[in-house]
Amino acid sequence: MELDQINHPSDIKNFSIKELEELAQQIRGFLIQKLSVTGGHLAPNLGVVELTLVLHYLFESPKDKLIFDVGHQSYVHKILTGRKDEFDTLRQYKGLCGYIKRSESEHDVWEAGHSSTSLSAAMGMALARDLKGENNHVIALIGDGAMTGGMALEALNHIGHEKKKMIVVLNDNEMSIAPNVGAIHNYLSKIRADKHYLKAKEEAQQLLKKIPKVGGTLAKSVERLKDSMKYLIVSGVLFEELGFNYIGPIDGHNIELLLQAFKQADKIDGPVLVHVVTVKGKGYSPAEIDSHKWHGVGPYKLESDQDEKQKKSKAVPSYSNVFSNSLIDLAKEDERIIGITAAMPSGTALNKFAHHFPERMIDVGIAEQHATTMCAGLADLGMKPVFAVYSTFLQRAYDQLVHDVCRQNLNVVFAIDRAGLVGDDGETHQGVYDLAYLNHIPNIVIMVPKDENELQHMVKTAIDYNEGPIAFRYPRGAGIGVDMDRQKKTLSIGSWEVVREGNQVAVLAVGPMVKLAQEAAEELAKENIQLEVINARFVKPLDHSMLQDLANEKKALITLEEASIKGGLGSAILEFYAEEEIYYMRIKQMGYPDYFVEHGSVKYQREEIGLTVEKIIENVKHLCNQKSEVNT
Ligand SMILES: Cc1ncc(C[n+]2csc(CCOP(=O)(O)OP(=O)(O)O)c2C)c(N)n1
Ligand SMILES: CC(=O)[C@@H](O)[C@H](O)COP(=O)(O)O
Ligand SMILES: [Mg+2]
Repeated sequence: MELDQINHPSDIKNFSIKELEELAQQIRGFLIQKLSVTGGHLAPNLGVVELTLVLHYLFESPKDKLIFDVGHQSYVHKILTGRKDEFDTLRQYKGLCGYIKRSESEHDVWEAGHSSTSLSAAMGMALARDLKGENNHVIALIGDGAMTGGMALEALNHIGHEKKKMIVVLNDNEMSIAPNVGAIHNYLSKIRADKHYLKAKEEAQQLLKKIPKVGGTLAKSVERLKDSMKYLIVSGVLFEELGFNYIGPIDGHNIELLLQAFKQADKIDGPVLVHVVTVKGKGYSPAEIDSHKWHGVGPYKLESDQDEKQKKSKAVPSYSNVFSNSLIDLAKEDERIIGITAAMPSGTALNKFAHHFPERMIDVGIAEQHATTMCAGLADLGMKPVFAVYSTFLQRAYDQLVHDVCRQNLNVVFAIDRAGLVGDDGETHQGVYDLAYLNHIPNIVIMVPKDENELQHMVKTAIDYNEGPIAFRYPRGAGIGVDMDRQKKTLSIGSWEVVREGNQVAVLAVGPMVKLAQEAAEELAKENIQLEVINARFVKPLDHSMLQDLANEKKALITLEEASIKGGLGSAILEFYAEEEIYYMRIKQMGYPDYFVEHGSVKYQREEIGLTVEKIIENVKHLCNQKSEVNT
């Protein structure tokens, strides 16, 4: 049967192993071709083709709950559950989501995007099943990278305690986005290195046969046997000790072995961990060779027609690269500086820092909570830890921010990347809550650069600041193309910048919104409306004197931020005037709304929520007209 005849998992239930293998190849070709146009998480999905096929072949989704950790590797699942014809819209506005999405299918039973939640969800579903007296399977598919996340370890601990029937599929491809790190990774490597495993097994069997009845060699033999037995049971002993039945390691591309393993797992009444070894990017050699680069990609030329060298355009540097290059410059003069990442070395560009200072860059795995408190420890003893982390992933470390860093007022620097709308990754990755979740915590300074040049000054400002925690947030992707000052400078904490003088109405903007406000001001000037534009580059502390001046001038204000309206810059300004008992100020807030904005281009997302030049102009005119009404 051809792929285009597959529209539901039931369509493959009577397949032979050979037919499943053929279908796997068709799915691989489909993914490679489709994603060459749309982009997406190619390598992760090529690695789980056979695994996903077998899970849908053996189990009855959606009655049996198939839970994908992160969900970036759920494209095969989507192909098998009736959505293959939507792949031309993958990760596009109003198109197919790149992660599990309940609204798309009854087979999508658990949404994610953030790592390491699958085991906790599985525990909940298994408990609910048993309490309701139902008998469905609960199967969680978690990668070796996601297994380094604290939540996963908390769940393992509890699952082993409850001993409810469930299957944890550990998809071990030795990769997080970058090569995986950590003691569990090292442990898995030992198991994966099957040469030891098989050799030890054979050795133990030989020894058992040859144990001499008496004599001196007995002690030696027993000694060697003990060592071998250690190897023999090394596979899975960690999980066995935690209360799981361990099956593996299984070749994750061998359908026959996978079927055997899961049939065996199905018979066990309790938690089972099936350790599956896969190749990230399997079946597409560029992705197999460099699965780090091919973890998440934009559109690409297929291998067959990649004859001409990809021309490197002289692009505007990304904010991430400006951050990392600035940190490298400063670290040359300041040995206190340590770069920390939670499994995102390339996304944050700290891999460049690591190239210069290999011993001063620490990748903790997918462990943002641990990273934050580890930074507190580093700062406590006089180091200058710089935690580069996506806004959305720093949400994981809220208590550590409050309890360990800010309350103790420790000199930790937070380089908050992907702040604002992120585009194709959608609502689970929008970096829009950092201003809100930081603003109310005492002791922290929050900065937002208007462009890549001001970012380099904020990196220096943060390193030079030793009064406690300090954060700066910057967007995904390229800067706006301004010239870079040759010298980095230290900004005065709490100082805003008037970018354009005006009257009647002032817009207080942060980050890339400053440029948007300037564009609106230029349009309004054509109608002789002079919009004042202020770069409110410190969200905490606010520039109180400038806010007082604006009140004295009785200007109407617009606050403009690519961050949640609730709790962001605008909220802080409203609170300021309330605290000062200045009640007459007219303030219009513009920002991210009180709902989740789904995947699509940043352009479409900004249009959806009204972060546009047109909307700014509309609001300015409204305030001008309103003002004239108020004065009459
Ligand atoms: C809390 C959190 N931190 C970081 C990420 C970014 N991230 C997405 S996928 C991934 C690696 C996952 O590795 P693994 O679970 O092994 O899956 P694979 O891609 O190897 O299939 C990371 C770090 C995330 N999604 N969530
Ligand atoms: C699945 C996941 O969370 C990451 O792969 C994320 O998509 C990376 O985002 P960037 O592409 O912005 O680095
Ligand atoms: Mg992995």
